[in-house]
Amino acid sequence: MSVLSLSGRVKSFVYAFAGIGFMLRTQHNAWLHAIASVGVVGVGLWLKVTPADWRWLIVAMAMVWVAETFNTAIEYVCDVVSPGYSESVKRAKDIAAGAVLLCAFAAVLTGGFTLWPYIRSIG
Ligand SMILES: Nc1ncnc2c1ncn2[C@@H]1O[C@H](COP(=O)(O)OP(=O)(O)OP(=O)(O)O)[C@@H](O)[C@H]1O
Repeated sequence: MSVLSLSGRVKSFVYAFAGIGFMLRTQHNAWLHAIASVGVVGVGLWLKVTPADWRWLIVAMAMVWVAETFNTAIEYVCDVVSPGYSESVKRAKDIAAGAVLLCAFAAVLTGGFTLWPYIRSIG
């Protein structure tokens, strides 16, 4: 039976941050998400978005990041399972990429509906 240890938990965080760091360094889509996230945070600060509306923006950004993280993990597992061409790997990778796309569409809509009242009040 494993014992809950502080050093074990710290290691888990270190590995998790290493995974995020690796994704940020290697995945071009993650760079796009980073640019979009910085843009949303900048616009949110500029428009003085309320804490209640920040919740929507944070959820919208987080779901894209989470989808991209799982997509990257699935790609790596697929490449080990089947380094050569495989119809199932193609399906798995395409579907995982589709999940990122769905989240990105939903995030654009969520962000748009959240920020639109602020943008309208300027004009
Ligand atoms: N082993 C394979 N067998 C069949 N098709 C594959 C295989 N590897 C990749 N593909 C096809 O190529 C596409 C791109 O796969 P790749 O692993 O290069 O991901 P990527 O370009 O990094 O994707 P993403 O844009 O999601 O980051 C997949 O969506 C799939 O259609």
